[in-house]
Amino acid sequence: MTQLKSVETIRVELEQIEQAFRDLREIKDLFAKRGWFPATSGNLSVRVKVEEGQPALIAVTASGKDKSIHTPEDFLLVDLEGKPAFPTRQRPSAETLIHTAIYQKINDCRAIFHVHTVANNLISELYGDQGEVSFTGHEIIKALNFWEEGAVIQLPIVPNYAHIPALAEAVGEVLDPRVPGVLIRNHGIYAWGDSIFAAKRHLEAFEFLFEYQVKLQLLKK
Ligand SMILES: CSC[C@@H](O)[C@@H](O)C(=O)COP(=O)(O)O
Ligand SMILES: [Zn+2]
Repeated sequence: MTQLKSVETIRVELEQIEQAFRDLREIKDLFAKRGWFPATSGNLSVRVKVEEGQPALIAVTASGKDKSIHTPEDFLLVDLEGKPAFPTRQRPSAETLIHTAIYQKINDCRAIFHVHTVANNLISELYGDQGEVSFTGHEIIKALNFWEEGAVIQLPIVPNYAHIPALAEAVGEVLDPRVPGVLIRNHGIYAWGDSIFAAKRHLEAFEFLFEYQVKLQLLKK
């Protein structure tokens, strides 16, 4: 028999959902101002805090929206399978399955951010045949939790399969719990963390490394 939720449980859940939507809105605004959502690209998600024993809830951006403007229908809730958690006419991001693949495999994942930038696309193309790109000798890799002298971070790159379930599976297969990101070739990056703060820091560190690497290669020519 379905257990009815108490009014208090529902009130707490609603507060957490509102918080997740506020957090997403703030990040969306910030990244949009940086030009990180060109042509409606990109998507964001946050795992809503729910009471123990309650089903997982993911707050995710709606599909196909101009992420530089705000509307009352920018975010919705999905379950861990990527299906809307409540009846709605909103459509979750077309790439929701990539988010849920990451939440399912990375236990403490709390937020996932996906952006298309020229730098991340160039790096994914330059190193795509190798299936990964490595960075070492950069102070900023500490922001990715690599602290040891001479540490090397290897960021996986997967082909940009048009079939999203296949793409989500490919992303799921290369996930490394120590590396909070995956590049999709000529598409963009998914970066995540165990908090919104960490996911943002990771994404910014990756984008810094991509820009550095692209510019270095140009300067060497
Ligand atoms: C408009 S190009 C980008 C899309 O194809 C997709 O890759 C993307 O990042 C945004 O899709 P969305 O469904 O809005 O989340
Ligand atoms: Zn995309």
